[in-house]
Amino acid sequence: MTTIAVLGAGSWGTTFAKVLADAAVLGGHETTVRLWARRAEAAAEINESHTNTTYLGETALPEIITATSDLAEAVQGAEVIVLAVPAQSLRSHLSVVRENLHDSAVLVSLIKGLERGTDLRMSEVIEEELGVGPDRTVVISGPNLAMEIAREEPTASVVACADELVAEHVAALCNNQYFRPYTNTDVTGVEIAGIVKNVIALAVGICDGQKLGDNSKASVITRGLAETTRLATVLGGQLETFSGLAGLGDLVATCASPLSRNRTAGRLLGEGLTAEQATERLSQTAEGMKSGSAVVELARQHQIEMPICEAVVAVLEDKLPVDRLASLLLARDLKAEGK
Ligand SMILES: NC(=O)C1=CN([C@@H]2O[C@H](COP(=O)(O)OP(=O)(O)OC[C@H]3O[C@@H](n4cnc5c(N)ncnc54)[C@H](O)[C@@H]3O)[C@@H](O)[C@H]2O)C=CC1
Ligand SMILES: O=C(CO)COP(=O)(O)O
Repeated sequence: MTTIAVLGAGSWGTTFAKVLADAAVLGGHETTVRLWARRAEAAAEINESHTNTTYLGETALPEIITATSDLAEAVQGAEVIVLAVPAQSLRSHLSVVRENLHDSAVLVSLIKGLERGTDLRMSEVIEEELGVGPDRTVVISGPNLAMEIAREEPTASVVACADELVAEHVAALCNNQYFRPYTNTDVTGVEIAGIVKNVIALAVGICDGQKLGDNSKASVITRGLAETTRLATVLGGQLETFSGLAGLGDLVATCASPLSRNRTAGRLLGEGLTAEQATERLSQTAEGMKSGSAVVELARQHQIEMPICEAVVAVLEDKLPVDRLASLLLARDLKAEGK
């Protein structure tokens, strides 16, 4: 019997709990999936009606998912702990996890954000707070819009861990008829890809809000991938990761989809809303809005040029009028494409 705890019953946490439960049924594994919801009413709805209507409408959740609003209870005895809370709140949740952590538990981050103040990736926050090694820290990232996966539309993803056997174990736990995981050992590259694509999706959304067309958006996506790759490789990430599912795959899905909260937030900014107004309008997590400034700070520390991310952050901080973003990017000095 494997006990898996999923912390965060928002759109991705709930959907991923369903992915795990469906994988258990398909694979004939004896698995318990516990889902931690911040609100007691959400936990009650999941237990009684097997739905989480706030995030997933009428999607029917498998009955082997049980929910609780008691974080310590959710974590107790769990061999696998999946983290699906907003990036800026992860550290505060980990103090409760630490007190109830199973000796050999594996920690799996679904989170695509960078911690403000420390500029740490989520795997680094987990290792620092829980004192676990990279062989127990896993990151899952890819073109994974929760709503599509909740409808069981096929997708693929990347399960990354420094220890390939641990990645294979977690991949087996989430492999089902609509979710196909590939393993990877490039945790840094996979994580940076997921973090920065949210900032690039904000830029693409701004193009939408400014009524710019597909050439502009394709240029932002492509140059966005170039700046993401520059940052990741300096931090130790592998180049190949960026032509894979966590790199190009996620960038395309997020930047193309009206389901993306980051792209939607960008569109609202492009239409003239402030960052605060756009966040209020969304009601769900758009990680790029908070992580953007940490990404830019990290890039500066490593002397990496990230002009698109810089411009997005300047808009978020009200330092650049949104209608000047495109002209600012176009006025930069000419350079060779590969540089
Ligand atoms: N929704 C999606 O399609 C995907 C999301 N992700 C990532 O998963 C992570 C979680 O995202 P979602 O589930 O989509 O977010 P969401 O906004 O739908 O849900 C967040 C959940 O965290 C809970 N929470 C706990 N502490 C919180 C706090 N201090 N402030 C706000 N909420 C708090 C909320 O109650 C809620 O249940 C993010 O890092 C996101 O980038 C990754 C892939 C796909
Ligand atoms: O990460 C995602 C898809 O892979 C979800 O993107 P949003 O957070 O912008 O909705």
